Amino acid sequence: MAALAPSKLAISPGVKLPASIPTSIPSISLRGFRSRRSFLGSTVRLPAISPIARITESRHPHISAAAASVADAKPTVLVAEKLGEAGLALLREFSNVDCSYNLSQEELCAKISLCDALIVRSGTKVTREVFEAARSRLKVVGRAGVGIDNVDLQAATEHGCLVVNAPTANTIAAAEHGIALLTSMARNVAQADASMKAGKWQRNKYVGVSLVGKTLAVMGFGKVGSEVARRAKGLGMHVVAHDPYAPADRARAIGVELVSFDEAISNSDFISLHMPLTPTTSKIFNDDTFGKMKKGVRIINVARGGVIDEDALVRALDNGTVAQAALDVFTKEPPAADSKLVQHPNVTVTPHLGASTMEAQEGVAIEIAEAVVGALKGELAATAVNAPMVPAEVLSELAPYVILAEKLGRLAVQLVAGGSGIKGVKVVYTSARDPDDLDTRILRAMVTKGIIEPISSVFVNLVNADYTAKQRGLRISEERIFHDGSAEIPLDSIQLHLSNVESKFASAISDSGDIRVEGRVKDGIPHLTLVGSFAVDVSLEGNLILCRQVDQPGMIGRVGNILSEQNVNISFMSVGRTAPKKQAIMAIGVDEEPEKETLKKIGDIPAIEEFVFLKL
Ligand SMILES: NC(=O)c1ccc[n+]([C@@H]2O[C@H](COP(=O)([O-])OP(=O)(O)OC[C@H]3O[C@@H](n4cnc5c(N)ncnc54)[C@H](O)[C@@H]3O)[C@@H](O)[C@H]2O)c1
Ligand SMILES: O=C(O)[C@H](O)COP(=O)(O)O
Repeated sequence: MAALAPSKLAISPGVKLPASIPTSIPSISLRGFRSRRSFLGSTVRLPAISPIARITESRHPHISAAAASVADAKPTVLVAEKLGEAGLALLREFSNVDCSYNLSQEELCAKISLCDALIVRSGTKVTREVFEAARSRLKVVGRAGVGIDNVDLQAATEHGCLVVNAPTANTIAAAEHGIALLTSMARNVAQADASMKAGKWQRNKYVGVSLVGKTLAVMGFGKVGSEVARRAKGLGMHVVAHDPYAPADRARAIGVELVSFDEAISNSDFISLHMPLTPTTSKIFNDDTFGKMKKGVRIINVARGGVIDEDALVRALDNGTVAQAALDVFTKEPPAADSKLVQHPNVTVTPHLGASTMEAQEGVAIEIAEAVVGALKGELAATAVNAPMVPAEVLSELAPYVILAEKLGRLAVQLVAGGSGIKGVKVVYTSARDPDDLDTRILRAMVTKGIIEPISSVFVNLVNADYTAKQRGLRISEERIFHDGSAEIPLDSIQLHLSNVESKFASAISDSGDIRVEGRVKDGIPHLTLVGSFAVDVSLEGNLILCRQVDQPGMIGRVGNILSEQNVNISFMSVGRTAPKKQAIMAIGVDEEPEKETLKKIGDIPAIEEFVFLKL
């Protein structure tokens, strides 16, 4: 299975979704949405459902059958990797628990059709084959930890299987392991231990380096990164952090300066990695970026192996750019026994132990057991990874606006650059409806989902959206502007402003200094209608290339030719300009992702002053 984080799904039953996104996860009803007010004018009144959410039986008869069967026969939970006792005890109260560790893929497939739930850590691959072998009986997969790289989410969703994880209980353990690797690497603890056990006494060989007064760059200032920063400051280190999306005030509270990527890597003695593996962070540490580092830098990775180009790291270790590395995670786990990286004398390795403390595993076990039992009872956990985002009942007329809100969030966050962190997010709704008929909770949740999911290992659903935003320090404010139009149409436009940020695409910055994007729904399809101060009109589907150039003839043809050489299909194209022959923005929708070389060719067109590629 690819090491990249799987694409996250915004499953909105009833919404016309791209063919690749299945809608077969059962719809849910949410208690929070029983409101006296109509939802954006919709006359739907939702039934009161308790607890928080209940899986709709009619869409998934096997789920209702399972719920009914709870009364007469206990469900079976297969625990495929070691789980803390407290979690097992919780599971046993409600189900038959089969603890079978180290199953081969064949053995797992053979057992799975007898199980209602499966609990794993990162060592078990829950592939499409597993879901197929389950023959619709498997209702929930619980990942006892954060990363769900080992679960085929798409297949889970297609088979109507809910996936839940336990995203918080191992944070401290991972941070402590980062610090353990930092200190033991600096003092050659592992190497010296191996040497003594081999009968040697090499005091001169294992002289280390001190930490006090040294600069540590924390790359990714989320849950784990901020805890590492806090601890490193206690060791007397000067700590800086790079995270373009981190709230600036959280960094200030810990006394950590947020800096740009280049500044972080070029001035630091130690670099500790705490970002998720996403298409943007994949191999972000490569020959080029190692080349910018201070000679003799030391690197710690307890995040994901894939953020480092491992061959490039071996080269950097061999040529002395990197003095030492301490690694808990690898692109392929377990790595090959003869891996040059693992065998390198200046590398300290541990077998993905970040979450492996007694305390964290007890916490994770309880968190996942509660989520799995809840799911088997028909509840929706806040940690559900592929839960339906929007109840079908409230979608009706809102469907395209829900998609628009998420796409605008995804688009805006991909425009963020630099190191200052996001200070605030403002969503501006322009509508002819009375505010009482404009309940924007789902739209705000979708904006949150769009902003957070591409940059983190967190999955946002309707239950956890506001909480997740708050936890990450993302302040989302809303503003409504009355539009003198037909109240039949729920919204005229949605505008998104991200404040206090730099942008990869300077033209996306509005006069007020915010990243600004606006969208509208046209003929039921979400469109991007404004980028910064430039009016454009491009359907928000597939991928998008934004270019700024001096308005002149022939530009569309030149870019079109470059894309067609690589067989990249253009779905839409629109040019917005300030005035003829002045600055213009070209927005090009493309079905396929162009190769880096193709994008470079576009950037090399002399008239193009800046451009950015965005995945919607
Ligand atoms: N080794 C282990 O056992 C272990 C245990 C727990 C977590 N982890 C891993 O640690 C990592 C961090 O986990 P977390 O719980 O802190 O996640 P998190 O989502 O709380 O934090 C990740 C942070 O990275 C930031 N980020 C995203 N893209 C970035 C980029 N391009 N540059 C800089 N920062 C970027 C996000 O804004 C976010 O603040 C994840 O990869 C997770 O899978 C590993
Ligand atoms: O994603 C996680 O939670 C960590 O990487 C820990 O994985 P593990 O549960 O397999 O130790």
